[in-house]
Parts: sequence; C-alpha cells; structure tokens
Amino acid sequence: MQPSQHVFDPREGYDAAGRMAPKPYDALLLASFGGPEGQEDVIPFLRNVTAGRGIPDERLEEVATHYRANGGISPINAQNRALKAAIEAELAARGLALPVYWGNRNWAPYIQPTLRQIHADGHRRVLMFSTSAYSGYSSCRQYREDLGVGLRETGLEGKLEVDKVRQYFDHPGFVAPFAEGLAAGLADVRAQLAAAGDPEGPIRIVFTTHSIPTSDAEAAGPRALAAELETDVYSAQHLSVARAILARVPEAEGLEWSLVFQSRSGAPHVPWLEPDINDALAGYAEAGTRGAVVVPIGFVSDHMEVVWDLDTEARQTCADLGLAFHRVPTPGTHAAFVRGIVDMVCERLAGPDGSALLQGRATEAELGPWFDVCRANCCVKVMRDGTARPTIAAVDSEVGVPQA
Ligand SMILES: CC1=C(CCC(=O)O)c2cc3nc(cc4[nH]c(cc5[nH]c(cc1n2)c(C)c5CCC(=O)O)c(CCC(=O)O)c4C)C(CCC(=O)O)=C3C
Ligand SMILES: [Fe+2]
Repeated sequence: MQPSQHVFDPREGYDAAGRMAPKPYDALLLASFGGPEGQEDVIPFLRNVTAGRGIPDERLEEVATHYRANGGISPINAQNRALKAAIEAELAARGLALPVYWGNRNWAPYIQPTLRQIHADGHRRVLMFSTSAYSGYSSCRQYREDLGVGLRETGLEGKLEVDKVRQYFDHPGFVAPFAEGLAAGLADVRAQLAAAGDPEGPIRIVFTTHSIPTSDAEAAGPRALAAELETDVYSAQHLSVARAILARVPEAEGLEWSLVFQSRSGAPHVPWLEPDINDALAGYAEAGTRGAVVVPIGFVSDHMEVVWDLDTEARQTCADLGLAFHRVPTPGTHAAFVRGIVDMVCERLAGPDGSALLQGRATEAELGPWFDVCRANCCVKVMRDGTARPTIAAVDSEVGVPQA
C-alpha cells in the first residue's frame, strides 16, 4: 500500500522510489494560491482563478461577495507573509543561509516575476514548497504546470532548475497541529453541551476538505496505486490523515467521525466529491448528533475557504440545526508545521559531503512518504483546448506532453 512499492523506472536524478538525489539548492520558493488585497482586485483575481474552466458567472458573483464582505481582502496573503517569515526564522535558527522567495499562481506577487528575480539574484537551483498538501490537479499538478509554463514564458527554461518538496499530508508537522486542535475542540464542544444542559450529547468529528470533480479525484496520484485502493487517491490520502490525527487524540476514541467535502463549484451536471459538509451536518443532526468538531484537513491556513465556507456557512448550518460547533485551526504558522517544512527542505538539501542534511523521511500516515517526482500523467487534466502544459518535478517534465 505504500507508494514506494510502485516502482519508478529509474532515470537520472531520482531512484526507483521516486526520491530525488540531494542537491545544493540555493533558494526556496514558497508557492501559493494568492488572493485579492482590495475591492478592485476581486473580479480580476476570480478571472485569473477560473480562466478557461467554465465556472458559472453566478458562482463568481457569489464567491465575490465572500471577499467583498471582508473589504475585498483575502486573508491568504497575510498568512503567506507570516509563513515566509517563520520559515526564514527557522532556517536562520538552524544556520542555513537559504533565501526564501514567494510567488502565487493567481495574484501578485506572481510566480513569473518571482522566477525572474530569483535568477537575477544569481540563484540557479530552486526548491519549491507549495501551500497545498495532497495530490490532485489543483493541489499538485497545477503548481507543477504553472512552474513549467513560468520557466518557459520567462525564457528561464534550462537556466533555472526548479524541483519541489514532496506532498506532505502525511508529515507529522502537518498532522500535529490538527491533533492539538481536535483535542481542544472536543473539550470546547463538550463544555458547550454541558452549558446547554446536555453534557452527554453525542459529538461527531467532521474532517473536511475541498471538493474536486470526481474525474480529478480519479486521476490523482499513480494509477497503479489507485487501482489497489477502495477509493481515489485524493480521498484515501485524506482518510489516512484523519486516522493519523485520531491516533494522536485519546479523547476522540469511540466517537463517530467522517470525511466530508466543501466549497464545490463548477457546473451542476459535473459530479464533484460528496457529501457536502452542510448536507452531512443535517444528516448527523437528524441521527442524534448534538455537536460537531470540524477539522479542516484539506487546508494549510485559515484563508477564505475556511473563514467563509466553514466559520460563516457551516457555523450557521449548525446553529440552524441546534448543533454545538467548533472549527479547529489549520497549521498556519504553528511551530511544529514550520519545523516540519524546514525538515522536508533538509531532506533534499545536500550538505558539504553531498549527502542530505537530514536522513530519513518522517511520515505518520498510510500512503506516506510521497514522491519527490511524479510519474507521467500523474493528476493530469486534459485542457479544453486539448493542449498539454510543461511541468516540473515529474518524469514527463522535459516533454510536457502526456504519455499514454
Ligand atoms: C483542492 C483545492 C484547494 C485546496 C488545496 C490548496 O490550498 O491549493 C483549493 C484551495 C483554494 N481555493 C481558493 C479559491 C478559489 N478556488 C476556486 C475554484 C476551485 N478550487 C478547486 C480546488 C481547490 N482549491 C477547484 C477544483 C476549483 C474549480 C476549478 C478551478 O477554477 O480551478 C475559486 C473560483 C471560484 C469558485 O468556484 O469557488 C476560488 C476563488 C483559495 C484562496 C482562498 C483565499 O482567497 O483565501 C484556496 C487556498
Ligand atoms: Fe479552490
């Protein structure tokens, strides 16, 4: 069941387990989604996000109101500035002189000018860390493609090497903050129920992530692994994280739990992963649940999909259903997460003797540790115009064309 059992055809630069040889990287790129920073940014940002992907106008208008209600500002950029500063501090504390750059897929600072800056500053070997922990088109391949396209469009292809840190859903630095939050959340919901005169009321743990089209879920990860699992790789990774979190929290023992999906968009006739969190909450209430601890395992920071879709909408759903509600924080700049990020950088960074600064690969969920390079067609999505985009960190990096 371990992904490493799905052997890579070894080529130069990586081994049969998909691990890249350590390299003397000279810059770290924090790659993220980006978000608007004022009312006038909202629509241009949404057009960037949805370019060519057929999100209905009504959905864009609806999503715009989430940003409008917050002054047109997404929390995500401030969170990435804070994460960048925290990573810099952790690198400095370990005596590592690795400059950190920040580039987004959908808003300034964009990836392409950041790549130009990295090159102009004299760096040649970049390791990318993205704020997206799982496999899938939106979570992994789209970042790899935006880097592939970015290198091509800036003319830096062949001049700047960009590799990526493995997907890290399974890393203890990602799991630990959720476990801490779940323990606190259970105590809070128990206290809310006690205050309402229902101290023994049943509590459900609701792990939530971003819904994606079922076709994206089915294309996530290596095909050989997908064929062995009872569900798609995207869902299986989330279920493995949920189990790893539960294993850390003794207070959760015996409680009911489930994985649900949120923030669906796209045309109504296209199937996306279900159940939606709000529908699921209604079902739990009907079956006798009195309180919900919502654990947003799909997300790295408390950005708009968390503060709107959970703290506003799901909270209201619970209020309407008479359920006590608690939303667990995302990793954000939790010290364990920041240390984990720098540990994963050190797994890849060659020291003076050529070996990695950190030996071994921490993992505490089934399916981990993930690969440094992806197979051809991993998480692939065929574009509406039939074109393929160049990628980085993959067996098909150089060609950029899906192989059969
Ligand atoms: C898996 C996944 C993650 C989690 C992994 C990760 O974190 O990367 C994620 C994160 C995020 N998604 C975000 C925002 C949006 N996602 C959209 C649309 C979509 N997301 C998708 C998937 C994901 N998205 C998909 C399959 C679509 C539709 C098709 C498309 O267009 O690709 C749209 C368009 C309007 C709408 O349909 O909602 C917006 C505005 C923000 C920024 C929040 C902020 O500003 O604070 C963040 C972090
Ligand atoms: Fe999204």
